[in-house]
Amino acid sequence: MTTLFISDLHLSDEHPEITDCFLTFIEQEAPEADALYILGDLFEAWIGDDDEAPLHHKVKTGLKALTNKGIPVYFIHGNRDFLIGKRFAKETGIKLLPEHCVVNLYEKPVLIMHGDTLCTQDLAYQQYRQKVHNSFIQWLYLRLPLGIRRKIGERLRSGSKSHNAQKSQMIMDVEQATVLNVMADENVDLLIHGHTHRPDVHQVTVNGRRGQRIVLGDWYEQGSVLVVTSEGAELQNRRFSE
Ligand SMILES: O=C(CCCCNC(=O)Nc1ccc(S(=O)(=O)N2CCN(c3cc(Cl)cc(C(F)(F)F)c3)CC2)cc1)NO
Ligand SMILES: [Mn+2]
Repeated sequence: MTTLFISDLHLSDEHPEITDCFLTFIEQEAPEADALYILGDLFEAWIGDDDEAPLHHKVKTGLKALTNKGIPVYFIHGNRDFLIGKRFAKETGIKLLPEHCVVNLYEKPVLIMHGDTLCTQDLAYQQYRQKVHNSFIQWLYLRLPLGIRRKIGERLRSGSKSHNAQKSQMIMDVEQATVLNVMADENVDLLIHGHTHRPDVHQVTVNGRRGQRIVLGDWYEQGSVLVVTSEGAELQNRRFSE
């Protein structure tokens, strides 16, 4: 009885070692789980479900094979792959969740999210996020020819540092007050998120009750999986194959 959580793989053609580790994980480990939650930034970039790159085909095939085995796979958008949509969900059998979602994990309510909405001190990012999450802007962008969308994507990505440069110090950490507010609002003792690339289990006190905030790790140097059972949760690493 285990539920698995991953995020921040940032899959791209530049890092086949991460893609290989992920495909091994969904072929060999995830089929034994009760469910798999992917909490955003599965891909380094996503300019629309109609972008049929070989990497996307590989990942979609792997996810479809997993959901075809009856393993539920849930996805919350990250700041990079926020345009993953219904077509991707249909092709893979995954279920798209809203940006903040309370799930029942072994009789315990757990708040899950990508984590970028917790970085409330990063005003520039929050302003950008508001714009690109506007449904009209998304409708307009997705109607552009793929080549134009690709160019805009490349320009935006070169602005927000290269893969390696965007180490954890490049991404602001969460604001504690925001964490406590959102956990109190949702009345949960457990929050699981990614995005900051600072994997850890933090003890927090919410409404006078002891709680935890668990941060998932990125997959830049090794796989990072949170394994949750009815007994508890453990952050584990998965080595890349040589
Ligand atoms: O965490 C932090 C900061 C962390 C870093 C935040 N930066 C970050 O996420 N960058 C980023 C994310 C995705 C991509 S992309 O290539 O996948 N792609 C670009 C074009 N996208 C677009 C969509 C729409 Cl609707 C509308 C437009 C518009 F209007 F510009 F044309 C563009 C779709 C997505 C490129 C860069 N602070 O706390
Ligand atoms: Mn992120």
